[in-house]
Amino acid sequence: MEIHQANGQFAPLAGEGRDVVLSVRDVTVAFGDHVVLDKLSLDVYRGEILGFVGASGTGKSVLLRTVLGLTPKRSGTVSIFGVDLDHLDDRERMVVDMRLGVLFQHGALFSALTVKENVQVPMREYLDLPKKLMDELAMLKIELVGLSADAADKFPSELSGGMIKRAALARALALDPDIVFLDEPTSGLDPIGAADFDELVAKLRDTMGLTVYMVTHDLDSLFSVCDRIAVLGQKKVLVDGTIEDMMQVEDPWVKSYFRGKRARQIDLQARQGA
Ligand SMILES: Nc1ncnc2c1ncn2[C@@H]1O[C@H](COP(=O)(O)OP(=O)(O)OP(=O)(O)O)[C@@H](O)[C@H]1O
Repeated sequence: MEIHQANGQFAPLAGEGRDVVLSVRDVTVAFGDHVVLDKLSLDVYRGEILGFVGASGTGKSVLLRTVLGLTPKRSGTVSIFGVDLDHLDDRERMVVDMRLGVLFQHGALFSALTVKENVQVPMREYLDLPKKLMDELAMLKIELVGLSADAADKFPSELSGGMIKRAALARALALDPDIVFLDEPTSGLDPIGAADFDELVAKLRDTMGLTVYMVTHDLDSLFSVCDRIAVLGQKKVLVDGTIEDMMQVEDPWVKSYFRGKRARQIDLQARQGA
């Protein structure tokens, strides 16, 4: 696979000839007569961090849920690792699901379970492993996301917001997925916590070759770790490309988002830091 240097780290090139891990083709999703996505298409490439943005209520969560098979589509196809998800039986679907990790918007840890037990939920669901091995694997994931070993026996109510996000990420990584879906992972974190989380995501991509699909409103994340950005608008992917590409787009929402005052400040900081 070809690689180039992005954000000071090695990342695969976006574009033609790359390995597509997720392919959405002409997907339409509607609730009654409210069409949310209309013949939307999108490719996600192996090893990239894709930032998925769009105004509130445009359907980012609906698309994520559709890709995961949680919301039904009216038409179109969703293929993961080249396999059309509509053509899988339950066992085949389970094999695909095991290769996907998901961090939902509000962390969604089970409050009655400790961090370690939360991380073990997917292991219990999909694997049949002895307790000792599950404990060892959970501790590895907890360490991987930068939590200390003593966080393992804490309950979610005893954790800070940043620790909850990390614990939820550890759970998303429990089965060593190829692709992780992160729904607004830095929302609710202070800027330093958010930057640390972004750094962690980039590190995991670099060390594990993870593909990351990140729904986000966080301009810092888009500027600092995303290799490519896709913008949802008018019920489709309006535009996709690098952050530099986004700066050239004349669509009013894209323009105000990527060339507004806040974006200009972040861009300036990024250039000064480069
Ligand atoms: N189960 C549902 N039944 C009916 N309408 C729904 C359902 N789920 C989502 N919608 C509608 O679909 C549209 C898109 O919602 P969605 O949550 O995907 O937006 P979003 O882009 O993720 O927004 P935000 O950035 O605010 O999280 C909204 O109009 C929402 O009301």
